[in-house]
Amino acid sequence: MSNPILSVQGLVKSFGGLVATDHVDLDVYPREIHALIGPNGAGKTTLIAQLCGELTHDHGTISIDGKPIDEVSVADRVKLGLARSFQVTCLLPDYTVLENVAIAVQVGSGHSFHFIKDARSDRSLVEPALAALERVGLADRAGILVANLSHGERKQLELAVALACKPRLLLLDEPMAGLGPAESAAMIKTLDGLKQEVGMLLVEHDMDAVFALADRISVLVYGRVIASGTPDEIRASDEVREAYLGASDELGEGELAC
Ligand SMILES: Nc1ncnc2c1ncn2[C@@H]1O[C@H](COP(=O)(O)OP(=O)(O)OP(=O)(O)O)[C@@H](O)[C@H]1O
Repeated sequence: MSNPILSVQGLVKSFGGLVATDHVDLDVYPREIHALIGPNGAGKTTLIAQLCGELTHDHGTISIDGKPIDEVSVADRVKLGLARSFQVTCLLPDYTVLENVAIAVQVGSGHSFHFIKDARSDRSLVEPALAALERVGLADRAGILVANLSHGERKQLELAVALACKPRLLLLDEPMAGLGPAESAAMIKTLDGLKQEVGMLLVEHDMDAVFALADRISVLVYGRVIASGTPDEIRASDEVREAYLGASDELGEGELAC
C-alpha cells in the first residue's frame, strides 16, 4: 500500500472546557474515500477546520506526505494539495458558472484575485475551468449565472471550484446536504468517478451516500474516534451501535442517520 496523503496523529482541540477533538488519529490514502461520521456536535467540522488550517490545534500533528504542516498557512496547505469543498472561494452569484471556476483556477495558480476580468478571457484559466465543470457534470451550465442555479447545481459547482486548484486531497463537508434523491445520486456518481485522481475525507450525514462511497469509515463521538474500519466492520460494530446509534437493532444504512 502507498503512503497516506494525509496523516493526523493525536489531534486535540478544546473550546474552554469542551474537548471538541480528543486525540484524533486518522489517515487518508491516495484513491481512497475515508468517511468521517458521527452525531451532531461530535467534532467533525472542527476537525476539518483544523485540517484546513482555519483553526489551530492544541496538541498533535497533521502531516501531508509524511511532512508536518502544523505551522503551514491555509493558502500554503492549498498549494500542498489540500482543498475544502466550499472553502476555496465563496461562490459569486453575479458571475457565471464558468467565471466562478476560472477565478478559482486563477487564485489556485497564485495569481491576484484583483484581475477577475482576465479570468473570463484567459484560455489558460478557461480551459481548466471547463475541464473541472466536465468532471462534475456541469459543463452545459457554464454560461448560466450562479444566482440562477438550483441548490444541487451549486453543490456541484462548489466541487468544481475545489477541483480547480488540482487538489490531491479533498475535504468534503456534507456535500449531500439539501440534495434531493436524483441530485444525491448524481453527486455520488461524481465523487466515485473522482476517486481515482483525488483522495477524499468525506464528512456526511447521508448514510446511503457514505456506505455507497466509503472505502473506510471512522466514527467520531464526543471528539473521539471510537471505531475505524471498512463499511462492513462499522456496520457490524457493537461499539458503534451503542455509542453512536444508541440502538440494539441490526445496523442498516438508513438506521445510521444522525
Ligand atoms: N468556535 C467554537 N466555540 C465554542 N464551541 C465550539 C466552537 N465550534 C464548535 N464548538 C463546539 O464543539 C463541538 C463540536 O462541534 P462541531 O461543529 O465540530 O460538530 P459536528 O460533528 O461538525 O456537528 P454537526 O454534525 O452538527 O455539524 C460542539 O459541542 C460545538 O458546540
